[in-house]
Amino acid sequence: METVLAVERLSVYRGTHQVVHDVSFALEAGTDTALIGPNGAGKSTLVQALLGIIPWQSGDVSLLGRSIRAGKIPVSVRPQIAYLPQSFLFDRGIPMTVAEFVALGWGRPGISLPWRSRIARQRAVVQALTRVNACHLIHQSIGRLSGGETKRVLLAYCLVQPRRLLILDEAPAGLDYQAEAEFYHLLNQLKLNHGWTILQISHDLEMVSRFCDQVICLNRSIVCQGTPDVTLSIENLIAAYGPQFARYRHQH
Ligand SMILES: Nc1ncnc2c1ncn2[C@@H]1O[C@H](COP(=O)(O)OP(=O)(O)OP(=O)(O)O)[C@@H](O)[C@H]1O
Repeated sequence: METVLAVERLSVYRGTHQVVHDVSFALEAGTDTALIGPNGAGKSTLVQALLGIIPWQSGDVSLLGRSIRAGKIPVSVRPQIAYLPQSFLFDRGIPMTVAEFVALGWGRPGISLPWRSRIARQRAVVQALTRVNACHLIHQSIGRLSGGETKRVLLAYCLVQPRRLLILDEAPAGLDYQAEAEFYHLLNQLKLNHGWTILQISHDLEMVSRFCDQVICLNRSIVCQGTPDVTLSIENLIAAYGPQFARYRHQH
């Protein structure tokens, strides 16, 4: 099986504070891995380092077979990765429609005739919006979307062209119940039918146990990693979240 992402002994600082310590793991092609752990555990910091958004201080990362330097994702690798951030802040006065925004995620390598590109791009935008049930928003200004609608449009931006790796930071937050269920089914389809590799930060342990193949439990360092049935044992969760987890679990 092909390794899409390999991380070796990675450490990341926020200012002078070491937030991620000595983390190693690998993602195989066509698998869905959850990154779980308590608030402030370093999950967002870890994925942002892997995406080149913030630098790391030590360790080795290889992405799609290419060795990556801290803060630098090669141009050839970048379009093959999509990232759905936890929050997306932008100027709501920006005059851009949903169709124009989603089209920003579309790019074909090589040279093609401009009108052919335009038709292919329009088709890809409509398909991506249809997949996330947001086609009715196609002509709407992005500044007028609700939180849940913004999430769907961002997901369409990620889906508008084939990717190898999809990284999601608490993606379903803000989606209604139905949209969340559809969202997980869509991820499953991308994995099973199109071979996408998924790394998702999640606090929804039930969804993780239903849909993910692997779980990495982080609390600055890796507390445990493996299949959901092993990783999500009560002993491991108490080790990651603290003894209050057992009380919480008991009450719900
Ligand atoms: N931009 C920043 N500057 C300085 N420190 C930061 C910054 N972002 C996060 N931190 C700190 O880094 C640590 C890890 O934060 P991070 O957001 O990576 O955790 P997380 O596991 O994703 O948390 P959550 O589940 O709450 O989203 C926290 O102590 C946080 O205060």
